[in-house]
Amino acid sequence: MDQTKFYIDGQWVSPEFPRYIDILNPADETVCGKVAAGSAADVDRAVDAAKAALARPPLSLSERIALLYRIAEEMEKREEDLAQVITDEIGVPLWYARKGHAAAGPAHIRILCKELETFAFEWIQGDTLVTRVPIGIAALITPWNVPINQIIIKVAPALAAGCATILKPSEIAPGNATIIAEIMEAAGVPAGLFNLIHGDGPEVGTALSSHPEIDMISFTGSTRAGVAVSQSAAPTVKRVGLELGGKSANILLDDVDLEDAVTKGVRACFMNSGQACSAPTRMLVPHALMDQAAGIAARTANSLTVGPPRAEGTDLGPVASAAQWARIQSFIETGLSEGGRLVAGGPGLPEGLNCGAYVRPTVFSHITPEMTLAQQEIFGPVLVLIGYGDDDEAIRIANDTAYGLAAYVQGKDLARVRAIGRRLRAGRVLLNYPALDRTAPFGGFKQSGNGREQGRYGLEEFLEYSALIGHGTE
Ligand SMILES: NC(=O)c1ccc[n+]([C@@H]2O[C@H](COP(=O)([O-])OP(=O)(O)OC[C@H]3O[C@@H](n4cnc5c(N)ncnc54)[C@H](O)[C@@H]3O)[C@@H](O)[C@H]2O)c1
Repeated sequence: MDQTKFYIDGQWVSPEFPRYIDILNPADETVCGKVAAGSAADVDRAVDAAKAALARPPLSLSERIALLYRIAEEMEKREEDLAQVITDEIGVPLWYARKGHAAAGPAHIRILCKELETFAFEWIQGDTLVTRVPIGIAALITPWNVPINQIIIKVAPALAAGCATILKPSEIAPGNATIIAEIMEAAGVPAGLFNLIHGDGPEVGTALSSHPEIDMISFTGSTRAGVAVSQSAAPTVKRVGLELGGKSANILLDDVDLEDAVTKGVRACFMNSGQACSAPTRMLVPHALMDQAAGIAARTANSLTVGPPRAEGTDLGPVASAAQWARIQSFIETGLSEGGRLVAGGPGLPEGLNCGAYVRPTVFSHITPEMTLAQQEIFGPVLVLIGYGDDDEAIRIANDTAYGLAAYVQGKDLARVRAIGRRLRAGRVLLNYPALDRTAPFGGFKQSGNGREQGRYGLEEFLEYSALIGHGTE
């Protein structure tokens, strides 16, 4: 795959100033490719292409729906390529790269197409016509952890709204974005409506967020970078949609089937090697059940196989980079120094592995709410167990971090589970490990962000209201 070019105005073009970033395979620390790093000059080119595209007659709604279906079909044809590159670049086990990563894109697009069939883009209100029009040029900045999912839940609704897009994917996992650009080309996206520029945050990201002719930034990534994006976007008063970090609580009530709830909670926390923004990383258990829950959690963690992502039976591959590995190790050391009780895993490489960014599935019990491990996003396979007294205290602890992305409640008494769920300050509250719902809004409270993605909620992000007052009812 040639990643030395960008896709701008329907053409594969070289960067204005050649500069390249090595792509590292976290499983064996080898260089598995190189990607061009863009600059403000490339952003200007993409903005010009986007402006020209928006100046042409827009696609009708039915043309946009047909285009999205073609994109979904082209994505399905490239699913295996997408899965392979995800495994190389971020170390996700191949089975999960196929099922959890590559298959997500077409699924989101098909849901969006269904929503579009009934979505109201305009209506009469008294003497006024209220319309919902595309916001204009949308820059999309995405992370490496679930990269295909994050790209598609931005690109698809932006195109559905009628926007022109400029995508800057993560420089750590650029390959899937290059394939997605090939998919857009194969699906016949009109020139300039989808543009791809690779590069890093400080250079390309800042050029996008500060650009006066870009109308919106849709950003997914760390809270640190989300704040930087907001600051550099402020002088141009563009809309900024933020999907940021999380530290989601999983409340286990005292009537729960403990074996089942703890096992599922551990597995959910360690999915994608713990690199999921909405992972249930804080397990809240009644004090009286702490020792028992810790035993089950330790047993579950120890039963998981950490190994090469293409090996048969691997549950957890490496984390995405050496930097991420070092960060996680330092959190594990902090947990030990602050007095957390280590019941599984711990520092260093797992037994039998002597290179690669592999982390031992780690569980701390008897963590208290003010400890670092109870407050900060670790973004690796590290679960903490926190004890609580009654339901009110569980809710207080669950709500007591800077984040508010997701929360989970497990219990037999559905009325109690629901009542607790309503009191949790999180954008997604999952009751009794429900099935995946891609039509539900996805986004956070507090420092987890301010946007909503998926289905009709994602589409609304890319629309502006325009009121034609005095329009009349005809
Ligand atoms: N809420 C969500 O929907 C969601 C989903 C996935 C990941 N995340 C979060 O993403 C983070 C992990 O991803 P990451 O390590 O790639 O995050 P990151 O913030 O380091 O990078 C994300 C993207 O932002 C770019 N970037 C970095 N600094 C920038 C700047 N100053 N200006 C503009 N762009 C900049 C990067 O190049 C990358 O494309 C975690 O915190 C995770 O919780 C959130």
